[in-house]
Amino acid sequence: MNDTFLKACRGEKTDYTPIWMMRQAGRYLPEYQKVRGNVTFLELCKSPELCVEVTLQPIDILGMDAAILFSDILILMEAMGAPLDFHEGKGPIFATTIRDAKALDMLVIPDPDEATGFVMETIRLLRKELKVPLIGFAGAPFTCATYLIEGGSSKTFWETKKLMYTQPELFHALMEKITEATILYLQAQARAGAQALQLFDSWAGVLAPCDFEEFAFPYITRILASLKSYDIPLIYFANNGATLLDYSVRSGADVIGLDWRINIKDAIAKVGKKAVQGNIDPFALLLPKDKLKSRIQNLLNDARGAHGHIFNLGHGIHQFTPPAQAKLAVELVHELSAR
Ligand SMILES: Cc1c2[nH]c(c1CCC(=O)O)Cc1[nH]c(c(CCC(=O)O)c1C)Cc1[nH]c(c(CCC(=O)O)c1C)Cc1[nH]c(c(C)c1CCC(=O)O)C2
Repeated sequence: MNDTFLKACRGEKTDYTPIWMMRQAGRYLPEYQKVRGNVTFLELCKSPELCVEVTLQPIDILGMDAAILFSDILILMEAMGAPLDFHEGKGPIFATTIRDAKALDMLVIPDPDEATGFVMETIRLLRKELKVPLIGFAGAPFTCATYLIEGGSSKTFWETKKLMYTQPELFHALMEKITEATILYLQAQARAGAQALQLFDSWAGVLAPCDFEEFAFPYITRILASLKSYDIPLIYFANNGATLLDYSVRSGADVIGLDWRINIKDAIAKVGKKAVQGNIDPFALLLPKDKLKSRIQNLLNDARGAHGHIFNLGHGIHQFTPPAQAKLAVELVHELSAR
């Protein structure tokens, strides 16, 4: 059992710096494409055997030190009653949007073992196979809310901010509901065997700090507090979150995920006795070998003072990344950080 990742999360000494990559199971791998060629994305998410297969791919092929459950943050939104579809090239689409009290009333707080039993089954199956720790996850409430309110991805978040500013009670009521569902969902993942849990807040960075504090932060702290008793590392990743770092530190997370826009040394100076995860620009995987090597070396040097460092990208791996480059990065991190 390779528990380097868990040790780093706890700030313990490790033989080398562990690495995994956000969105490490996915379209950049031909092996994933092959599985995905026979099923839709949602069918894949709901088939535990196939989820196990694609979760294992980046471990077996690239040598990652942690596995992340193959699923999607929007699976829980669908289980709450929001009809979800994924369109090729367009990303997620919700047929109905949540912008008024009537739509909000239609959302339910599902029993995670019933409504998302396939996720829990995937976790149980993976734990029998894996020789590295398994990370479970959910979307942070604000990020999930943007998809429900906009009906999909957005560039401006016009509808989200309109609801937030003009109907704050309704916005908070939606956040409450997502938060309750997320707590039950992540607790079920921990019971099923997840050995760490990550909250993905992909869109936190579009909020002013004062709005983040009022509309997003209280829900994150509530979720993380509800998971403390499971005694597994909790990771909070706010994408584009350099301006929100103080909140991440106070969120209750054990590990602070960092995107690439902040120098990891500056972040470490602020997080105190917490581990950090990150934070190379995902596109830096395109660098030629010598440049990638010095880039990784510099990051490892900058992270030397960390109370635990898990090497990762600053956001998800891009779908056109050559797998050989991802593999090279894994090898370089292992080689250059060996103690
Ligand atoms: C915002 C968000 C989503 N999903 C997720 C986030 C947060 C992380 C981030 O910011 O990237 C999280 C996610 N999505 C997926 C995982 C699997 C585990 C992993 O390997 O990290 C995880 C952890 C699989 C996926 N989720 C999706 C795919 C591609 C689907 C396909 O095979 O066609 C995968 C492998 C689809 C997805 N899912 C989502 C979008 C916007 C899209 C379309 C854009 C895209 O395709 O990248 C919502």
